[in-house]
Amino acid sequence: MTGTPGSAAAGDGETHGSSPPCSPSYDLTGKVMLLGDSGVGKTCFLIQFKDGAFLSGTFIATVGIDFRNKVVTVDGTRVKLQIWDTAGQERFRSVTHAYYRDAQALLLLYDITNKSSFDNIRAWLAEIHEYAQRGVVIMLLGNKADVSSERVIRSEDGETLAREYGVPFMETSAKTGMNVELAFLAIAKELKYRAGRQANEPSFQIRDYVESQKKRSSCCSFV
Ligand SMILES: Nc1nc2c(ncn2[C@@H]2O[C@H](COP(=O)(O)OP(=O)(O)OP(=O)(O)O)[C@@H](O)[C@H]2O)c(=O)[nH]1
Repeated sequence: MTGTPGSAAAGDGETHGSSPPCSPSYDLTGKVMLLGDSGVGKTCFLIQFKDGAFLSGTFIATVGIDFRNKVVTVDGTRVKLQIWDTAGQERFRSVTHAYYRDAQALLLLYDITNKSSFDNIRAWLAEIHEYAQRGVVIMLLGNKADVSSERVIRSEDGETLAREYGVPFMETSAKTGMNVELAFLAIAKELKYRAGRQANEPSFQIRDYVESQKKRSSCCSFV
C-alpha cells in the first residue's frame, strides 16, 4: 500500500506486553528501507524477520510501499525498527524516492540466481547517493542463498562489490531465515551506537561485526 513520507498511515503498529499507554516499549527508533529489483525477495525477507514465516507460491509484487515495526533488543537497549518494504518495479521509483531522505539504514538486496539484479546494484547505489541522507547505513545482501543449484552470482562477487563501496555484505535466505535476523540486529546495533555512545563503550564497526558473526553463523546466537 502507499503512505506518505514520515506518516504512520501504512503498515501495522504493534503492542508489546501490557505497558501503560504513556510508557514507550522501546528506547530508540530507527527507519530502515528494503531496496532492490523486483522479485529479489524484499517482502519475504521482511516477513521472515517479522513473523518467522516464508511466503511461497505465487509472487505478488509490492505496490508502492508498506511498513512493519519490530522491536529488537541489543545490549539491553530496545530498538524499534520501522522497516519499509519498497516496490522494486521501476514504475514506483518516484514514490519510493520520497522515503529515502529520513531513512537511517538501507538493506539493498539482489538475488544470487538473477544476474541483472546484481548488475543493477550500482544503479541502486547511485540512487541512494542521490536521494538518501549522507552517512546512511547501507548493507548489501545476496538473497535466495538456499537455491544453490541456480546460483549465477558467486559469493566472492558480492564481497568484492561490497568492499568497493565500503559496506557490509552477507548472503541470506528469506526462505530458510539464514542471516535474516543478523542483518537487522547489525543495523540495530549500529543505530544504537550512533544514538549515543557511552564513555566506556568500545567503538562499533558494523562491517567487523557482520564479518565476525558470519563466521559463527552455523549457530544462532548473536551477541
Ligand atoms: N528460494 C527462495 N525464494 C525466495 C526467497 N525470497 C523470496 N523468494 C521468492 O521470490 C519471489 C519474490 O519475492 P518477493 O519477496 O515478493 O520479492 P520483492 O523483492 O518484494 O518484489 P517486489 O515487491 O516486486 O519489489 C517470491 O516467489 C518468493 O517466494 C528466498 O530467500 N529463497
